Amino acid sequence: MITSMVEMMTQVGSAIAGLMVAYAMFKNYFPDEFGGPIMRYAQKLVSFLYPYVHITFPEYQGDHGFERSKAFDAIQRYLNKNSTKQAKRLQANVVRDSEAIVLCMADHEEVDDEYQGIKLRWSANQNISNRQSISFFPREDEKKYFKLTFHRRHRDIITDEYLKHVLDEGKAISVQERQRKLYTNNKSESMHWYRRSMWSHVAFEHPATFDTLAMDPDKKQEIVNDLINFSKSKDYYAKIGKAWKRGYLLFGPPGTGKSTMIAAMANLLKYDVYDLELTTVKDNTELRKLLIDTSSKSIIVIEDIDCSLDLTGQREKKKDKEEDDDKKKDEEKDPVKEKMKKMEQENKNSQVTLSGLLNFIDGLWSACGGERIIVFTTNYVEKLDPALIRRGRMDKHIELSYCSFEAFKVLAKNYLDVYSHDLFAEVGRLLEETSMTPADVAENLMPKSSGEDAKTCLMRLIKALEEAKEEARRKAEEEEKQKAEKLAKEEEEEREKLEKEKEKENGLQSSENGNQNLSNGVKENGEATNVENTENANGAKESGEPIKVNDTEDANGVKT
Ligand SMILES: Nc1ncnc2c1ncn2[C@@H]1O[C@H](COP(=O)(O)OP(=O)(O)OP(=O)(O)O)[C@@H](O)[C@H]1O
Ligand SMILES: [Mg+2]
Repeated sequence: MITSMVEMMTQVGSAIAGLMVAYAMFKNYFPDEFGGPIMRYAQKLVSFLYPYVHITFPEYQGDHGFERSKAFDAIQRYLNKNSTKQAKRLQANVVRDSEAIVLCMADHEEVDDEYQGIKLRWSANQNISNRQSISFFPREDEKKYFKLTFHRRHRDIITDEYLKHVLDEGKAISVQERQRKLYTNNKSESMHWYRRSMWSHVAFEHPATFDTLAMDPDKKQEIVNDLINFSKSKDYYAKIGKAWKRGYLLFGPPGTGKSTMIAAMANLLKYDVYDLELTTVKDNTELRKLLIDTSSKSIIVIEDIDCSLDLTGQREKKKDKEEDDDKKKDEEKDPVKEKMKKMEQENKNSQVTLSGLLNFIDGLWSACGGERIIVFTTNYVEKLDPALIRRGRMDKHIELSYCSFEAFKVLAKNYLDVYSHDLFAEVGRLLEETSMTPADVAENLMPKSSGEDAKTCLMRLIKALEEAKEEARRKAEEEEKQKAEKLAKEEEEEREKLEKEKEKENGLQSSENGNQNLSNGVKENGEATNVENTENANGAKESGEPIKVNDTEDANGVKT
């Protein structure tokens, strides 16, 4: 049916060409007054005989034809996916930003498409100019374009709906196939006027996926569902009046898979990753600029948020030396402060504040259209400012913890291709008794030479787990001992203190007695003295004779 249609169209086409020649001759011989009405009738005749509409989509557009048309790209992807199976002659193209070779129909090839029962035809064409010119731009002479042909009665539905459908699908395919990028922010000093972007990028090729991520399967599924739901919720976010963004906080000890999960997220959603190093950002203004410079469909990552920023929002570092010394002792014990201090020393001129970061997350951030995910990671969630991680900023908090038995099974599958083994039970028991990060489990499971089989690797893991358990026991014992020693020391100190206090009290009492004796004016030789003479303070009477006191405080008269 389509073939006969095409034949008919070809015939009609040549008839029209004949008509045009006739019209050109006619124009030469007849005055212009006759030309207008005759032309109108001729057009009516043409449209009566030839009811098809053409739309062309040139590869280059713009005033000078230098700008590559996005529509052309999208149509190319769309046709590649939907219609190239019909084409017999194909052309392999490496399209910019694509991970794979894209097959397109060759020039002058035609393919059919169908939309809501309407038949359409696409053809790839090329205009080759006859001009003998040398051009720097090859496209000046070769003008490629796609041509869409359809019946004029479908005009509305094609122009209103079908074209949008093609462009949307084409764009979605190019997002799926594009080469994704990992961006890192440039140090502000190394930025130059000629380098417009604040980010440098490399191809993002991290192999992690949620399949290879070792964690509790239910929790994993929940995260995957959450991400997919987010990526499909454009209309929903618009409806509820919320910016299309979502924040994730990943926390847990080192080596539990936080960075791996970010890579898995990017691979799942086919997003770019922007790895934001806060400590190289000069100030809040620069932070905002960096954000504006990110593209849609991206994950913005700030790793180790607790170390990147003074979370109290005060970055004043001119503290008293004494105060510093006082704190030193505490900081040595506190790994966050220790790490933060190191970072601060390295980046003395970073002025990003907590409020700057909060604005980054919800202020301007909301104004940027397009889907974006922001991920913070930290080893110490409890140290973070609650304002930073409240829902709405960090919508989902995900804890990555020590390796569970379920997580171990994923690692065994990844590293050894083993789904079950006699030694699994032993590993499961040991994992319950001791804490080991997935990174350590993975390291033990990885065959160290080509000859190592699953059993050897599992045995190595069991040995490592037993050692870890023993180490933990020793450590606990040591801690217990230290605690007991500390307690004993404290008790001893307390006792000594009490004793000292007692002694002091006694001493005080005896000196008080001395004073009283003195004030009672007792002489060793037993003679009563006149207390007015205080210099005879040591005078104490042993004879037991009553003493004569002039003073009114004689009530305490003590005999020794
Ligand atoms: N849950 C996991 N699943 C699979 N592999 C893991 C997992 N956790 C850790 N690994 C392995 O351990 C290595 C280190 O993990 P990763 O870098 O993701 O840890 P992290 O939590 O980001 O640590 P840090 O807090 O130090 O940044 C990874 O290369 C990965 O191979
Ligand atoms: Mg990490």
